[in-house]
Amino acid sequence: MMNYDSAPSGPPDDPAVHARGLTVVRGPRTVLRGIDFDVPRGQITGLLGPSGCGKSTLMRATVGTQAKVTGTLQVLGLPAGSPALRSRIGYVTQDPSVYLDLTARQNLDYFAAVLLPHASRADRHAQVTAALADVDLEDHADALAGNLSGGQVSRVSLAVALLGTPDVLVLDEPTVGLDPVLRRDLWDLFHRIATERGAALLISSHVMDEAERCERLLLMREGRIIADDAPDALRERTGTGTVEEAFLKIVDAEKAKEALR
Ligand SMILES: Nc1ncnc2c1ncn2[C@@H]1O[C@H](COP(=O)(O)OP(=O)(O)OP(=O)(O)O)[C@@H](O)[C@H]1O
Repeated sequence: MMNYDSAPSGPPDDPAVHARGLTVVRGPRTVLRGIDFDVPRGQITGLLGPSGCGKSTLMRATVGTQAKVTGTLQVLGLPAGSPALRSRIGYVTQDPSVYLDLTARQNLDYFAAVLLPHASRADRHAQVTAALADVDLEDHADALAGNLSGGQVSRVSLAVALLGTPDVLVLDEPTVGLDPVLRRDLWDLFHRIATERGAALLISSHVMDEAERCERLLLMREGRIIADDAPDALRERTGTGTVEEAFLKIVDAEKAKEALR
């Protein structure tokens, strides 16, 4: 997990993430194949696509934890992985990184001390309390993480990423295993973070109804971006009623094109 401090980088109108010709090789496979995309500030960009298409790899490259990355990849005006970005990005992986032998609050206290070393004790305490409230975990703040449910542990991990108000939040399937009410509340939180704090959110999901909640969607297939548009525009230009139908139609069109080659 990585978090924020202060001081914006790059002109405010520039996208938070800017990729051109982004290519990633993992083992013997070229997992991302020269892709172009931008992630605007103040919006939620959804990253959708079948299992294994490269969503997590794209996210890892964005936060600077992926090897063998070529092409252009800038985050807040700096090359991805720059040390100056570590404190500006909140990243939640699919495997929650929390200490199971600490309580939820102790986990947050620990990460606040590591991530916000210059904040006062009172400020860190306030940030921890706010992050616990953001993810609706106040009632479980003093429970050992090892005794929490899977969804609750995921929320501790998300709360860590929220400490300090990051400029860029990269969330890899943050709502897996959560009930519909919690999912709705978290999406409301994501929208508040985007609109009130001006942060850029890049969120991957398998759940197509969540795609409707994003301002923009990147649809991926086999290491390529096959569509980059707003949900309305996607539905309109494919003549479909849902993003899921639009996605399937675009995939079928891609397959038909491949068959002709
Ligand atoms: N360490 C690795 N070595 C070689 N190939 C890998 C490695 N990790 C992942 N891959 C391959 O890279 C491709 C993309 O994986 P990635 O995890 O980015 O997909 P994903 O879209 O996030 O999938 P999911 O939705 O299932 O999480 C997959 O084909 C996967 O098998």
